[in-house]
Amino acid sequence: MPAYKRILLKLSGEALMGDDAYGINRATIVRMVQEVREVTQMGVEVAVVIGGGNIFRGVAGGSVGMDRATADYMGMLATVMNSLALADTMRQEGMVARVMSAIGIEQVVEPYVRPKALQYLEEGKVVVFAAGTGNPFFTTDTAAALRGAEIGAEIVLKATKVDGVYTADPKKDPEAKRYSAITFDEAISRNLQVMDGAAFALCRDQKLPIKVFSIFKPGALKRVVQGEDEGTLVHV
Ligand SMILES: Nc1ncnc2c1ncn2[C@@H]1O[C@H](COP(=O)(O)OP(=O)(O)OP(=O)(O)O)[C@@H](O)[C@H]1O
Ligand SMILES: O=c1ccn([C@@H]2O[C@H](COP(=O)(O)O)[C@@H](O)[C@H]2O)c(=O)[nH]1
Repeated sequence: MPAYKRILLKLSGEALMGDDAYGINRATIVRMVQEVREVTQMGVEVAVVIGGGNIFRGVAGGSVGMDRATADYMGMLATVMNSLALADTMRQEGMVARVMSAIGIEQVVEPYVRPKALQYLEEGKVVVFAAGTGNPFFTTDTAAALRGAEIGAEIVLKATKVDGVYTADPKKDPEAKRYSAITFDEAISRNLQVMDGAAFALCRDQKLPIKVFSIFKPGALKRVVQGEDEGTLVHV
């Protein structure tokens, strides 16, 4: 029995590359999609935001010295590529998905129109929100918070490379301890970098909880959706 009717799932872009140096690893994207399919089969309405780190960090060297806003638009376009790959893999796995972009690119994907997104979700289609917020100086974490609030999701699920929120970055500090739950105020005041401050602040103000969990742990998404103890809950 799912604990939520509608979720906003933020998928790590960087995790998409699997063991490759950059890009999209086929086995990894298929496995991610199959996990999403499991929760849609439980009757949960799923909207997805995917990051762009697997592509954008690969070309970031070329963006050195570039105008920041231009580099950020490149990053947003990377998320469009990931969104297209994700939706197409969903199609191959027997799901129905629609990509909606925050920046105008109509020949490729339809634009983000909130009522249309709500309609797709009610029809049981997966909606993939591409191009982040459509604005430079933001991240896809903020896009996940924004779209999550707009569509009335009950929770934002951040599926990432670590299995929760730690006292410090666990990739840099082996002594870091994982929280099972933490308030938004504490996460912001401790400047915990697992998600950016703008995303935390938006979710706090909208009373939209976030669950951070590992994208690599098989079955973790399903357990989170069933309300089981998995990852870290960030709450008001
Ligand atoms: N206090 C912390 N607790 C947990 N992870 C942290 C913390 N501080 C920093 N991190 C780092 O944050 C990373 C997750 O955020 P990041 O935005 O880099 O990834 P992502 O959102 O999964 O990727 P992408 O931007 O490609 O979508 C983790 O891999 C971890 O190394
Ligand atoms: O609203 C947004 C979202 C993203 N960007 C740019 O894209 C890259 C990739 O997104 P990640 O969240 O880091 O995966 C990001 O670094 C920004 O450069 C953006 O400008 N606005």
